[in-house]
Amino acid sequence: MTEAVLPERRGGLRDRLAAWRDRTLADPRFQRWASGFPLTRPVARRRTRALFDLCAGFVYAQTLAACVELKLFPLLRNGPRSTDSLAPDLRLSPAAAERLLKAAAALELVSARRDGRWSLGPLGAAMLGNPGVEAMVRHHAMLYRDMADPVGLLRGERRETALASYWPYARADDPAALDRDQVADYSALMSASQHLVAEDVLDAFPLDGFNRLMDVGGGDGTFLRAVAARSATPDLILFDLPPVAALARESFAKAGLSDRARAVGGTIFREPLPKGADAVTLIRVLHDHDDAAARTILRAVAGALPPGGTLLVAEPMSGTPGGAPITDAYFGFYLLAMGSGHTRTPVRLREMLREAGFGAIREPRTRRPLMTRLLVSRRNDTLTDNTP
Ligand SMILES: CC(C)=CCC/C(C)=C/CC/C(C)=C/C=C/C(C)=C/C=C/C=C(C)/C=C/C=C(C)/C=C/C=C(C)/C=C/CC(C)(C)O
Ligand SMILES: C[S@@+](CC[C@H](N)C(=O)[O-])C[C@H]1O[C@@H](n2cnc3c(N)ncnc32)[C@H](O)[C@@H]1O
Repeated sequence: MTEAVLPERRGGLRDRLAAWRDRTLADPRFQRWASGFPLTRPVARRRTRALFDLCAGFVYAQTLAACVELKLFPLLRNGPRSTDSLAPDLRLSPAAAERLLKAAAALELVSARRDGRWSLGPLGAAMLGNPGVEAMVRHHAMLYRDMADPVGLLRGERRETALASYWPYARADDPAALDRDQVADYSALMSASQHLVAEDVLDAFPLDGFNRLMDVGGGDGTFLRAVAARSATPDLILFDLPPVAALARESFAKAGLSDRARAVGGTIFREPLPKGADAVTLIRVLHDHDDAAARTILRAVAGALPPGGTLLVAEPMSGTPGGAPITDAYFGFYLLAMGSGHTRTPVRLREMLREAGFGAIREPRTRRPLMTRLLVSRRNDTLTDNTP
C-alpha cells in the first residue's frame, strides 16, 4: 500500500537544520515576535488563519450542510432577498436566519449587499450549478459520524462504520449477495456526482472510434448514458454487481438505449468479464480497492480486452498539485471509514497497469484534475503475469 520511499538518512545536516527550524517555529516567543515583525507578520497571519481554519473546518462544513438542508441557495436563485423575507422560507426565526446568513456570507456561500439584502455568493452559485455536490454534502453526515473518533478509525477499532454500511461491497464476503436496497443509495449518489466526471473524461478522451465500450463498475449507467449522448460508439456494455446492473438496465430502458446498451450483473472477483469490447472504462473504481483487489480487477480487464484494446482509468489521484487535502486527507479517511482502498499516484497506477499487461500509457489532461485524472493505456499483445 505504501509507495517506495527513499531510505531515510538520519542525523545528517539536513535533519539537524529541519529540527532547528521546527523548534524555532514551535517556540511561542518566536511566534509572538514573528507576528509583530513587519517582514514575517504576513506569513504569521496566514498560518494563524490556516490553523484556525483547520480547527473550525467542521463548523464551516456544517454551515454548508445547514444551507443545503434549508435549501437556501435555490431561494436566492432569482435575485437578492432580505432576511425577513427569507426567514419563513427557511423555517427559522429572523434572528436565526440572520445568524446563518452571516455565517454563509463569511464562507462566500452568500453575499451581503449594501442594502442589507442577501444574494448568492460565488461558492453558493457554484453549489447551484453542481447538484451532485449537494448530494455529497447530505451524505457527509455519515462520514462525520465516523470521523467523530478518528483515532479509533485509524486503529481499526471501529469496524461498524456508517460508511461501511453505506458502501457494503467494500467489506462484503460475497458482494453478489447484496440486494437492491443495499446498493440503491450509493448508486444514486454516484449518479448525482457523475456529470462533472463524465464531462471531464469525455472532453479529455472523446471515446469515438470504438466498436464496443464496456464500463466496469459502471453503477446505474450514468456514465454510459453520457457516452451515448456524445459519442458514436455503437455498443455499450455495463458490468456491475447484479442489483446495480438491474438499476442500469432500467435507466437504459428509460433513456431509450436498450438496443445499444446492455447491463451484465456479476462480481468482478468471481465471474469473468464479458468479452468483445475494444475499450474498457474504470471510472472511480480502482481507488475503492486495496492493491491485491485492484490488481485482480486490472488483470480481469486485460483478459477481457483484445490485444491493442484500450483501457481508461479515471479517478482522483494522489500527487496532483494542490490536491493533497482532497486525496490524502479527505479520501484517505473516507476510504478508511468505508473499509477498503486508497488513492494512488499516476506513477503507482502506471506500474500496476504495466504489471497487468498494459502499455502505451498516457495521461490526457482533464479540466478539473483535482477531482478526476485520466490514464489511457493499451493492452499488450501478449499477457504475462508481471506481478512482483
Ligand atoms: C462572470 C465573472 C464576472 C467572473 C467569472 C469568474 C469566474 C471564472 C468564476 C468561476 C465560476 C465557475 C466556473 C465555478 C465553478 C465551480 C465548480 C465547478 C465547482 C465545483 C465544485 C465541486 C465540488 C465541491 C466537489 C465535491 C466533491 C466531493 C465532495 C466528492 C466526493 C466523492 C466521493 C465521496 C466519492 C465516493 C466514491 C468512492 C467510494 C470513493 O469510490
Ligand atoms: C464508486 S462506484 C463508481 C460507479 C461509477 N463508475 C461512477 O463513477 O459513478 C464503484 C462501483 O463499483 C461496483 N463494484 C464494487 N465491487 C464490485 C465487484 N466486486 N464487482 C462488480 N462491481 C463492483 C459498485 O457496485 C459501484 O457501482
